[in-house]
Amino acid sequence: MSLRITVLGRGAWGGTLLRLWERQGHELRSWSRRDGGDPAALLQDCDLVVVAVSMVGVTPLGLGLRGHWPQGLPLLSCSKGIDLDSLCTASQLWRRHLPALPLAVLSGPNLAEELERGLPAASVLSSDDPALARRLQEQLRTPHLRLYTNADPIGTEAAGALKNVIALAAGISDGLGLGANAKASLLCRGLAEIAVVLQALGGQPTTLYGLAGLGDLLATANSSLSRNYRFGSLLAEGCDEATALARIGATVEGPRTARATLALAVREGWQLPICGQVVRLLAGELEARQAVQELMQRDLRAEAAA
Ligand SMILES: NC(=O)C1=CN([C@@H]2O[C@H](COP(=O)(O)OP(=O)(O)OC[C@H]3O[C@@H](n4cnc5c(N)ncnc54)[C@H](O)[C@@H]3O)[C@@H](O)[C@H]2O)C=CC1
Ligand SMILES: O=C(CO)COP(=O)(O)O
Repeated sequence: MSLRITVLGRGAWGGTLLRLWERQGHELRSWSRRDGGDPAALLQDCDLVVVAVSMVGVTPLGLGLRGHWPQGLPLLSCSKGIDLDSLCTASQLWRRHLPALPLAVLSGPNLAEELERGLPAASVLSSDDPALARRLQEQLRTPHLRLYTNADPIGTEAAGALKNVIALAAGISDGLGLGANAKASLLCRGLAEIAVVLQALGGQPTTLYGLAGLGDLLATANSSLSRNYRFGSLLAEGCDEATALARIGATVEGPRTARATLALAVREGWQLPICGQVVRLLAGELEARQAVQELMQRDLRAEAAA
């Protein structure tokens, strides 16, 4: 069945999804901040709204759409990160602005450029409403994008947000030439930090090892197509945050998510050593090699602890 889909945010990811679904015969409309105009005008006569703005865009968009949302219209959130002002995930922000919204999340190892080239990928559609997740799974799958479902949106978002911080650290590790042992150790210990956040926010352990968790971590931490990974390599070369962001020239969610996660960790008493060192490095408090050295010299502990 052909859907009338409105995509809000036509950057790399929104643009790729738009073209994928247009090729499937769906009817697409889109809005981007650059266009100006009122996104609320695109909510009428449509079956689904897909939001693919960066995390900083979620609150302004939510404020603009409040009061205009047609009852029962579902929203599919594709933004990955933790908002630095509110310390919320995208779906938590959407719930604040539009409490009765039928809501789902799309997350997984989905480097836009690979999908754009027609390469195969899988992703997870997550919603508290299993019927909505199953319906969107059926309607939005394409020959190149295989969709799974889960009922753990907060765990799915926590995993999708935190993998960017660990991918950034992986870019640093590779940029410093630390080798395969260091990279594998970093990814395992990074996964343990993702687990701390995911479980504390109420996510399910199985999500950690699914597409949005381990799956996206492997894709993002091993590909120079990832902006977060490239950003980490630039830090390893000695660039400061502003220079590295300017060189990439697109959304890099890791730095703000690292700061937001650390703020949550301080408030809640979580141990997140890798995330903590990423934030100190971003603040210019230490150099990349020193950050690694300090991680290596932490007090010894059991593997099950973060
Ligand atoms: N590029 C990729 O491979 C993937 C990206 N994502 C996620 O999708 C989100 C968007 O990423 P990209 O499209 O890659 O970034 P991008 O840099 O290509 O585009 C960002 C989009 O957000 C919009 N935006 C930024 N600030 C805004 C504001 N204040 N108000 C309204 N709109 C605003 C921009 O206008 C643009 O449409 C991010 O959260 C990213 O983590 C998720 C899966 C894959
Ligand atoms: O989330 C992504 C792939 O799944 C995109 O990663 P980057 O934002 O690091 O490019």
